[in-house]
Amino acid sequence: MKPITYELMKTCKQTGARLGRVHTPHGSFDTPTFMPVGTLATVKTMSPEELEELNANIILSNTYHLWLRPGDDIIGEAGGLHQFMNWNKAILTDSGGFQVFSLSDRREIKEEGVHFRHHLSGEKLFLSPEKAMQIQNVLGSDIMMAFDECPPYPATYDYMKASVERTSRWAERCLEAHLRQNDQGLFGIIQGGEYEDLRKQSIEDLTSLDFPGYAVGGLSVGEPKHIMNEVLEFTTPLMPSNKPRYLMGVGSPDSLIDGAIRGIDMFDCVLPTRIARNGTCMTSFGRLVVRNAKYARDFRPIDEKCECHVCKNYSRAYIRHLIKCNETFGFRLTTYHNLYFLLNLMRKVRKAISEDRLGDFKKAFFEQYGLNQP
Ligand SMILES: CNc1nc2c(CC[C@H]3O[C@@H](OC)[C@H](O)[C@@H]3OC)c3nc(N)[nH]c(=O)c3cc2[nH]1
Ligand SMILES: [Zn+2]
Repeated sequence: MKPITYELMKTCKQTGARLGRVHTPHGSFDTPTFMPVGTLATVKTMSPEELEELNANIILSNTYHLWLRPGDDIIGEAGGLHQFMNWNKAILTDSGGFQVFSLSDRREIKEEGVHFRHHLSGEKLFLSPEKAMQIQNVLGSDIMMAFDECPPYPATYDYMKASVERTSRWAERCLEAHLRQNDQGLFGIIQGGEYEDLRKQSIEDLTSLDFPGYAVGGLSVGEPKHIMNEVLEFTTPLMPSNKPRYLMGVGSPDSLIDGAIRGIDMFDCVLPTRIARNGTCMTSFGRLVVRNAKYARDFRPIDEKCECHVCKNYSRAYIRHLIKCNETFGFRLTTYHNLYFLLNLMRKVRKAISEDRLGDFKKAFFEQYGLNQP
């Protein structure tokens, strides 16, 4: 099966952004791109057909969650994750490194891996680089993530140094385990927090292993946005320019634009689908909490500048009514619109890069969205 390759098409003359294309065994996608998150083998409330309609070309799922429920063995018997969830385009799976540190408590990090308790049943579990690769291999995702530690924010320099060195040793074990199983794309995850020398060390360790792509990990973990931008400022230029760069867990419209400007190609975040389920929508003019009483008789679309199916056919008053009555269709409408909004934003970002005007696009978008110009 052909591995992951990256085509760098163009670099924006106004910023550090780049236009590219990633090729996977389940199709290609243009970058910069936003990847909808389908942690439990579904992008919540969306069907694969609707995701196709939205032009999503790659979605995410999660090793930790699928290993626990329904079990990678069941997905394996189904013929893998593409078959199981009836999605025939690209799938990226995270390794579980983040979930072990964010969901479970009473965890113990050892050189061989992490001992922890199931976040629901309390059952004692163990995840290691080899186990994370074995699960992802059974899932059959097109892009797999190395098993890493995503350290908490903030973390001391000494803690971060030891963590980066262990994550680098784990990455090597992932690669060895991976190469024994198949030739799918395995991305290394760069750690190091806000320490420039540790980010550099992580990049050197991981690029020496020659992964087909690299993620910037350890961000969007509670640090102020200016810290994330400063870290990207000195990290992305040190990353290979001929490989995809994936910023994990990001994010909001402004963070996507700021990340693209700093040379990031791939983004994922549960934000659009998560806030949709409590009735909050992203619009060209900022966030709109459609469940608010002031929309009870507002028959305009969520976003009058949006071309999506929801904004062409349904009003704020109707969607507010459904959300207030906890009607599933209401969550489907807000989710569909929010995913369209972010996927369409990345289309506009790619067009701005092709016309060397991403800096101007950012200025206009931030003003209209109501963001102060940093
Ligand atoms: C939200 N901020 C954030 N998420 C992060 C994730 C999880 C994304 C994964 O977790 C689920 O979303 C919470 C999704 O499943 C997603 O990908 C599949 C990370 N994963 C790893 N392995 N290493 C990191 O350094 C890391 C940093 C993050 N920062
Ligand atoms: Zn819309």
